[in-house]
Formats: sequence, C-alpha cells, structure tokens
Amino acid sequence: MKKHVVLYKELSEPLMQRLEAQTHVTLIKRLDAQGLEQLRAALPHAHGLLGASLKLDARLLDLAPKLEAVASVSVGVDNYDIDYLSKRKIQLTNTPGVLTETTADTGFALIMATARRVVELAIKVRNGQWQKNIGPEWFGTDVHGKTLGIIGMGRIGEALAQRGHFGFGMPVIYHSNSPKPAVEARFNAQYRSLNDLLQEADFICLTLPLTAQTEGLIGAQAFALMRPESIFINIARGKVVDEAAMIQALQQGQIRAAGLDVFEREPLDANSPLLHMDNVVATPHIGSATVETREAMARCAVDNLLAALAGERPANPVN
Ligand SMILES: NC(=O)c1ccc[n+]([C@@H]2O[C@H](COP(=O)([O-])OP(=O)(O)OC[C@H]3O[C@@H](n4cnc5c(N)ncnc54)[C@H](O)[C@@H]3O)[C@@H](O)[C@H]2O)c1
Ligand SMILES: O=C(O)[C@H](O)CO
Repeated sequence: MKKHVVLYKELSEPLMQRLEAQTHVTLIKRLDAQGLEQLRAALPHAHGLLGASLKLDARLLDLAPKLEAVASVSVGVDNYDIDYLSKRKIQLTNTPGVLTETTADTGFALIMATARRVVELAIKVRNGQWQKNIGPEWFGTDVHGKTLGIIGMGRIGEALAQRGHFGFGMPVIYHSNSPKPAVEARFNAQYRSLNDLLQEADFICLTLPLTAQTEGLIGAQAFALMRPESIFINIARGKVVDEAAMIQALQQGQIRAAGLDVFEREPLDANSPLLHMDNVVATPHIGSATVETREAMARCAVDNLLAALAGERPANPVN
C-alpha cells in the first residue's frame, strides 16, 4: 500500500511525478490560513511531510499519529521540535551542501552591495539625482584586502572564506565552536574569540545555525565592540541577532552598514526602521533562491523522504 505524503511546497513536474509514482500526495500550495486548515485536515493520514518555512511543533505533530518522516527543504532546522520528533521516532532530514555555494554567493553579494553602496546609489541614479561627477559623499569602501570575519565556520562559512581569500585577497578570521586546522591551512585563516573577532573584522558575517545557544548571540554588547567602519552581514537566521540592538547600532553610527538576508520576523514588517536606512541592504531570505539550487534542494528532500519512508537510512538525517 502506498504511503501518504503531505507536501506544503510545490515541486517541479519531474519531482512531483517521482513522488506520485511511489506515494499518495496531498499538495498544499500556500501556507495561508486556508492552507493551514488543509494541512491540519491532512495530517491525520500523513506518513511523510515535505516542505519548508513551517514551525512544526508538538501541537501540529500531535495531529499526525502515523507520521514516519519529515523532509525539510532547507539546511536550517530551527523550525522543528527535534527532541519531540526523536521522541516520536519520526525521522527528520534536511538539505545540507547543495545550497552552500549559492548561499555564500548571496553573502558576497551583500558584502559588495553594502561596501560599494550599490543599492543606495542605484536608487539615486534612477531618481535622477546623478547630475554631476560624483564626490566623496558617494564613495564606498574597499572590499579587497579587508579583514573578513566569519562567525560559524561550517559549510557556508568555508565557501565565504574561499571567496574572500582567493577572490579578494582578504585576511580571514573566524569564530566557531572549535578551531578548524584544515580551514586555517586552506585559507590562511586565524581563529579568534567572539569578542576579538567583533573588534577586528571589517566584515562580520554570520553563518551559524539558530539554536538555543546562538539565539540573541549578537546583541547590544556585541555591536558595541564593532568599529564604526565595520559592516555587518547576516545570512544565517534573524533571531541570532537582537534586531532592536542592531537598529540602534546603525542609528548611532556604531557600524557602517548592514547586509541582511534574514530577520527576527519574516516577511520583514513594512514599518521596520531598517527599510528607511540608506546603509542597509535587505533581501527577502534569498540565500539559496536560485532556480538550480532550489531544484537541487527539492530533489534532495524527495530522495530523503522516499528513503526514510522505505525504511532506509536517508542521506541527510538530522536526528
Ligand atoms: N539565508 C539563507 O537563505 C540561508 C541558506 C542556507 C543556510 N542558512 C543558515 O546558515 C546556517 C549554516 O549552514 P551551514 O550549511 O553552513 O551549516 P554548518 O553546520 O555546516 O555550519 C554551521 C557552523 O556553525 C558552528 N556553530 C554552531 N553553533 C555555534 C556557536 N554557538 N558558536 C559558534 N559557532 C557555532 C558549527 O560548528 C558549524 O561549523 C544554517 O543553519 C541556516 O540557518 C541560511
Ligand atoms: O536553511 C536554509 O536552507 C535556508 O534558510 C532556506 O530556508
């Protein structure tokens, strides 16, 4: 008998066909109020779930007594109650690796955009404000040769270090759970305590997961250690940062600029002060959002789900 899978994310035709060949699929196209109702109605029959961007807590999981596997179309798993999934012996999987390079590209796009004021100045050109040769008031700051600070030296951190070291001649310093000698050898990188990194780096980039240990890690004290010429980049998770403290640091000139792909609450509130700051580049959580990478992530999630439902060990188990 075919098992029942609930999708809360649309898949490409080939992936949909693969999944439908082996399972009964219920597709919930949007997670709006109506979609959530459909999800609640489908959960009692579900053996497998596949999607992203849904807080899957015990309350929802309790509606799914037959659930065997959850395949997240993301590498980050902060949306899942992992302890409860494990207690229920439900296999959680994620999609590490396939999005690493694309997400590091996004990080570098934010580094370039903030340092060279790309968005702010492009808006001025569009608004007809470029009426004479530009002066220092429109100058940016160099990226090449500046110190790249990476907090969380995992897959994406390494891909960022590679771009900085080989592409832009940047000295790399990093802070992580533990020193990484192989990374140090490859990128001539140096380990720093968190506080030393915050004081020393020209670009401070977050590439660590949201966990109980990292929530609010970068708060007022951390921003106070940064320098007025520092640029802060977050491609990890919004809740690793105290957003109010970051806004204050930007308003008070404690840091030069911020490039932000992730926020405490997403979508970002249209009234956020961040949207009225010329020195902030805000993107809508596009870290992995290219056609190729999103397809690779979805394929990885389908592979993981089918393996788990077949009683095999999936390639990317989280628990
Ligand atoms: N913006 C996006 O769209 C996007 C895309 C992909 C990933 N992400 C985020 O990036 C995170 C990292 O992804 P990855 O594939 O590089 O993961 P990874 O596990 O390979 O790397 C994370 C690194 O952070 C380190 N770390 C964990 N806790 C730490 C702590 N308390 N202090 C210091 N270092 C700590 C780990 O040791 C590891 O080296 C994901 O968990 C996800 O939240 C965001
Ligand atoms: O964790 C991830 O994979 C990205 O944030 C996309 O959701």
